[in-house]
Amino acid sequence: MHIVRTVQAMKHERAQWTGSVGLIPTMGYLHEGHLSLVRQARAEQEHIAVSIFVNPTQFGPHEDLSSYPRDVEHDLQLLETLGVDSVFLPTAAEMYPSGFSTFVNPEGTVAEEIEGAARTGHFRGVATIVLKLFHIIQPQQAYFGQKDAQQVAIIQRMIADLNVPVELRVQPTIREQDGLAMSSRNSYLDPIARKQATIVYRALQAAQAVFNPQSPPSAQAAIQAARQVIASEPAAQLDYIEIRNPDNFQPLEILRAPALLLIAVRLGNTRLIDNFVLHPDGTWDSGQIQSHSSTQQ
Ligand SMILES: Nc1ncnc2c1ncn2[C@@H]1O[C@H](COP(=O)(O)OP(=O)(O)OP(=O)(O)O)[C@@H](O)[C@H]1O
Ligand SMILES: CC(C)(CO)[C@@H](O)C(=O)[O-]
Ligand code: BAL
Repeated sequence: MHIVRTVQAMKHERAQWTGSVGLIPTMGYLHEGHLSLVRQARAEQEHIAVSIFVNPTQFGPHEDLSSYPRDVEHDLQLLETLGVDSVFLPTAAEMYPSGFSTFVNPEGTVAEEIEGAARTGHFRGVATIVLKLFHIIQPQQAYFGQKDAQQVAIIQRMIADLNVPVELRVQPTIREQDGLAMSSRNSYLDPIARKQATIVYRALQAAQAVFNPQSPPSAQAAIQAARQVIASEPAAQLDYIEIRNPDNFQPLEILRAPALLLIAVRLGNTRLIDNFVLHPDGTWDSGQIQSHSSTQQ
């Protein structure tokens, strides 16, 4: 496995690859959610690159850029066992050299509402770094997690709008045994908050339980069911619970397919996001409970 730290060296490495190329962009502190993307990519591509870069431009001034968990040595050990060809590990100065001043600025409902409203400028940073990674590594396919559903919609939109020759392979949300979606930020939770965090999954389940394909309920009825669950945990503060069209993020009045149930909850200083998908064929994607022991650090 090659560890590549500069754009020039990564482009050189890429130029040697003649077969299919898959990219898995990450911010490191890897867990089974990330590793599921890597395994899928390994099964599908001749060459795979994982990027590890805590991208400063997607963090707001009062967010957790400086405290974001990092353990590159452990990440590299995990990636080595999965047969990754190259790990791209640039510095911030390498990606944003002096004078950098061009950004991809997603607009409209999908960029400006929900996570976009809660985290001003976040998707501008995400779209910019993802387009840079696509240009440097030139994958045919890139692997993203359903856990960050709005991020997926933003990148799909960017690919279509800017004619980017990359296909997204979106993979299910991997969950701990008790349903909590794996996330690097789960490491912020102390043991008490970690138990309380199951409220997020249980709230989504409560909203899902309201669904009836024969008689689709109002979105408000499902949202109300989720709100009641969140209200039962005094430590949890609901940021939002929303039901949206998965492609354009327009709000839905009726809970009918296709739909996305999106939630964000604060537990102390930790902000957790999660979602369930109701597919056009009426089936739900609520992710996968991790069956073997977690690599969560
Ligand atoms: N539980 C998960 N299941 C599947 N994919 C995931 C999961 N968690 C993260 N991913 C995906 O891994 C990629 C890298 O995400 P990132 O490094 O931000 O991890 P994260 O755990 O989501 O961190 P954060 O704490 O910032 O939410 C993204 O495409 C993200 O959607
Ligand atoms: C896609 C990404 C690696 C861009 O920094 C990040 O937003 C993430 O880890 O989901
Ligand atoms: N997984 C999304 C990256 C972020 O929260 O900044």
